Amino acid sequence: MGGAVTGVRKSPVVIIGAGPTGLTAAALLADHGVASVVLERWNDVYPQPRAVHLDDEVYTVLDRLGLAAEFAAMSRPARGMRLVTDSLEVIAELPRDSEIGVHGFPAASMFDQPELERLLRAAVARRSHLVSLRGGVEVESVTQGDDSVTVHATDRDTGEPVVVEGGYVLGCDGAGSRTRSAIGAQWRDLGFSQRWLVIDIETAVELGQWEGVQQVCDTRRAATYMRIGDSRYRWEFQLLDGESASDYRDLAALVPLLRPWLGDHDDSDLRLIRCAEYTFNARVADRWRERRIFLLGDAAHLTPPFIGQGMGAGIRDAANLSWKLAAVLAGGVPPASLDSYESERTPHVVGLIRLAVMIGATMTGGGRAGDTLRRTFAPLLAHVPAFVSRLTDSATPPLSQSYFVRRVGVGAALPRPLRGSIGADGLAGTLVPNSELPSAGAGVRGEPGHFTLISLDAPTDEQWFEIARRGASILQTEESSGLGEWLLSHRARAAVVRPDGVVMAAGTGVSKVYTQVPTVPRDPGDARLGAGSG
Ligand SMILES: O=C(O)CCc1cccc(O)c1
Repeated sequence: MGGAVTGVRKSPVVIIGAGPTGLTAAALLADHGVASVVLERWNDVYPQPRAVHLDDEVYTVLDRLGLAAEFAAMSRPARGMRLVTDSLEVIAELPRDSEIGVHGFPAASMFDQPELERLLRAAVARRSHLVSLRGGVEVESVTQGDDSVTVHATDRDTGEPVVVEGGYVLGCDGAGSRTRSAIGAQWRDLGFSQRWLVIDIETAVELGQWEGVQQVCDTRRAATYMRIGDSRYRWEFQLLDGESASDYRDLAALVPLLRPWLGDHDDSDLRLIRCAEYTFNARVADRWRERRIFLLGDAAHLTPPFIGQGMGAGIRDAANLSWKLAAVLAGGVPPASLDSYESERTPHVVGLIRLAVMIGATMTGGGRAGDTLRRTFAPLLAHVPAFVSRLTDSATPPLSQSYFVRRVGVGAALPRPLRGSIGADGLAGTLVPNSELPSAGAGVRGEPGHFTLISLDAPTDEQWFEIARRGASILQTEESSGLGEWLLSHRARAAVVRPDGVVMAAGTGVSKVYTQVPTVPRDPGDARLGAGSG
């Protein structure tokens, strides 16, 4: 550690980690008028590719940040997932129905993580009046007082101490999170740990493979193949006992593994971008919050990558928490409402991790007998609707009753409804489709970014005044619009939609739901350090 502390910087929110989760949180908070300081170990975007996939729900978050067009230009829609044999014969196919889903974007998109991070950094830079990104600092400790949290860090070049005091701290600092240690959270193991080799390759060669993810089910060595971009490919191979990445230092050593996809091409057509060993784990932190400190992304959960939902989970965390934090800082809702972050996000994250573990077990489990069983039973999986919809529709499941999900007209203890079931009330906790709004102009979509009352009927003057007083918008739409049809198909005529697109309450008319809109000033303006009590 270097010299004396020269000054303590203060900020309503301190974000530790400038990966996709931390950058998204910073940009979304800024859009709610909340300033943050982001502390990051590296000066620039971490150059190695890691995540490669996101779904249409996560895409809508990028859209809300104004990044949809740029992301479209750097990504590649994928056609779904196939379970295949070691000779790439198809055992089962889980297709993506069409390129464009209910949220207006491809249901599965492949991309290069450093490119996405550059996009997010640019989005943060456009919000530099509210976000200060400080790279090249190593966080040493995170300590919580009554009204604030102090983060002690060190400048990695000069050794100088860097101290930032925040009203809240978001630990987006990855699997080895110091923030997680600081709040004493422990991992809960969800029963999966395997060593894999992850290989990224650039080549102009057209491999002529199906444009989706291939999961090679082979108990001798399971593998994954996917195309990431025009000239970019990712392979993953299970490592055998006694093997490590050092056995696969160069293309010559890798080509025998890649051979089933390469046909006659040799390694002179390929450029190895990286080859690294990863241990794929399935874990969730036993708590995600300690008063003013929150865990997001890999700091809170780890998944094997077999359904491509790791990075998206962190972006979903940021989307869930950022507007709630802004609302608390603005004094609109009590700090206790922030408990809904963990209670809403945990079931979704755990559900997706379990699904990834199941795919991993399908690829690797059962020994040689497993290979035979798989050939027999895996094709049937593609005909089990619950399995297919769970996998091809990694959608946020209906969130159960919480501070920000209210089932009106029924008792508070309603059991979790089946998706899309039982009329208006079944909408609460689901995501609003990100439909185009013809009346608002081409390309304008329903995802609001702030509380919105969507209605088929005009509110009365009194209702209109009250909704506006509470800081929400009103969106009146026609029965024939996408949103109109969505409401009517659930026997609803009005819904209160949260800033993250989740339906807070729905009912047969404005009068049934408008009082559920919380009072959240649109622009917290002077959201002060430590507003609200922990
Ligand atoms: O959901 C899809 O269609 C793709 C799933 C996927 C994405 C990335 C890696 C992976 O192993 C599966």
